[in-house]
Amino acid sequence: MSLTLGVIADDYTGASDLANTLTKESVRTLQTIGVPDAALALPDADAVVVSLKSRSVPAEEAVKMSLAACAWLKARGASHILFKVCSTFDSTDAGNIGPVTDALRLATGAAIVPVTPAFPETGRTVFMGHLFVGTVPLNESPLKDHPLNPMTDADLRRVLARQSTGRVGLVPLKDVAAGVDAIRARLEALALDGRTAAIVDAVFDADLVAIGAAAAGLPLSTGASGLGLGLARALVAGGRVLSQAGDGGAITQGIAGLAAAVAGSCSAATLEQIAVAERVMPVLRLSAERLVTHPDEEVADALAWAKGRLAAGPVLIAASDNPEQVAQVQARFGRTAAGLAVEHGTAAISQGLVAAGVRRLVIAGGETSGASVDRLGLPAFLVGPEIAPGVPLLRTAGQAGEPMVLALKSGNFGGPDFFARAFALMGAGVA
Ligand SMILES: Nc1ncnc2c1ncn2[C@@H]1O[C@H](COP(=O)(O)OP(=O)(O)OP(=O)(O)O)[C@@H](O)[C@H]1O
Ligand SMILES: O=C(O)[C@@H](O)C(=O)CO
Repeated sequence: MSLTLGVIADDYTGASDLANTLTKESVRTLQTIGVPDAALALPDADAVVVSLKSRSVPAEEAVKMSLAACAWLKARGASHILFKVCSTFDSTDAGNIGPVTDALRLATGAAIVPVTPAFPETGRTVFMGHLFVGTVPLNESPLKDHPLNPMTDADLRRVLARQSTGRVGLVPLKDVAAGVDAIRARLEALALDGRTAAIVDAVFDADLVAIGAAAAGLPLSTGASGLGLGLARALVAGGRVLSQAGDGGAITQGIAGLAAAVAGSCSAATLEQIAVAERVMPVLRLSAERLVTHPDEEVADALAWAKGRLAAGPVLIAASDNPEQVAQVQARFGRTAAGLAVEHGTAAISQGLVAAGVRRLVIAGGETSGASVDRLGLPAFLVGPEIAPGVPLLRTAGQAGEPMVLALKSGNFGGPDFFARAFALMGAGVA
C-alpha cells in the first residue's frame, strides 16, 4: 500500500470526522485504531487516518505515540502528514497540540507548520488567530466547561505558544483571501523570522481550499476537518490520489443484530441529544459516583437493564451529566480519576452490549469512544455515509468475527435527533 496522505488523529471520534471529510471528497480512506499490526491485511487506500487516544494523556506519551504513527505512515509513502486535532483546539497548557506538533515538525523536517482548527461546516472559524464556536469566542462557548480541558482563551497564538518550544506566528485572513501564493509567502516570511508554527485564519471553505493547496506542498500541517477538506481538494486536483466515489450502501450490508448507544460526552449538544432520545427510545442514566465507588455493580445493573429491552429496539445508556453535576463528582474524586472511572465503566458496558448481540453501536464522546473501541479490540474501519457533519457510519475491518457498524460521535456534533438518525441509517428504527 502506498499512501499520499497520512493523518495522525488525537482521538477516535476526531479520526472518523476527518476520515468522513476525506471520503466525501472521494479520497480512498481507511481509519485504523493505533498503528496497525504488521499482520493486519488492509485494503488499498490513498489516505490512512491513524486514531490515537492521545488528546488527554501526558505530553511525553502523546509525543511517543504520534512519532510511532508518523514513522509508520512515512514508511508507507505518505508525503504529507496532517496532525488532526479538535476543531475546538481541546488541550491544556501542558499539551498536547504544541508538544506533538513540535515533535512531528522535527521528524518530518518541516521549517514551519500551518495550524488551523477551522471547520466552517460545524461553525468553527478562525479570525486574527482567535477561534470562534458559532457566534461566540471559544472561551465563551460551552467548551469553557469541558470536563477534561476547559478552554478559557480564544487566542490560539497564545494557547499554542504556551504549549510549544517554538514561536507562533499568524497568517491573517487578508493573506488567505489573496490565495495560495500569498499564504506560501507569509509562511516563508514567518519561518525566516524564526516562527515554527503559524495559526492560519479561515472563515469559509474557500479559505481552507487555498490553505490546503499551500499546505499540501509542505511535509506537515496541524488542524481539523476543514484543513482535511483543503488537503483533499489539493491532492485530487493535483492528481496525487485516485479519486473514487464511495460505496455507502456496502457499509451496512449483512449487519443485523441488536442496536444500542453509549454516551460519555457531557457537551451541551450531547446533553440535548440525550434529552430528545428519551422521547423515542429507552434511556438509562448512569451514576458517575457509583461508577467510581461500585463500578462492577453499576455496570452489571446497566447491562441487566439493557438486556431486558434490546430485543424491542435500540436503547441508550448515558453517563453524561450537566456541568454542575460533573463538577461535584470531580471535586469529590478528582478530574482525572472521575473521567477514567466513567470511561472504564462505559467501555465495560459497550463490551457487555456486544457480548449480548449488539452489532450496531453508537458511542458519543471522543475519550468515551476511545475507551470502548479499545475494549472491543477493533483494529480498523471502512468509512460510510454521513449521519451528521463530522460523523460517518463505520464498518469494522480487519478483525475476526462478525462485522459491526458503529458511529463515533464527537461530543459537539450532530443535531438534536442525532441518535434516532444514526439508528435509522444503521437500519435499526426507533419507535
Ligand atoms: N457524569 C460524569 N461525571 C464526570 N465525568 C464524566 C461524566 N460523564 C462523562 N464523564 C467524563 O467526561 C469525559 C468526556 O470526554 P469525551 O471525550 O468522551 O466527550 P467530549 O469531550 O464531549 O467529546 P469530544 O472529545 O469528541 O469532543 C470523559 O472522560 C468521561 O468519562
Ligand atoms: O474536530 C472536531 O471537533 C472533532 O473531530 C473532534 O476531534 C472531537 O473530539
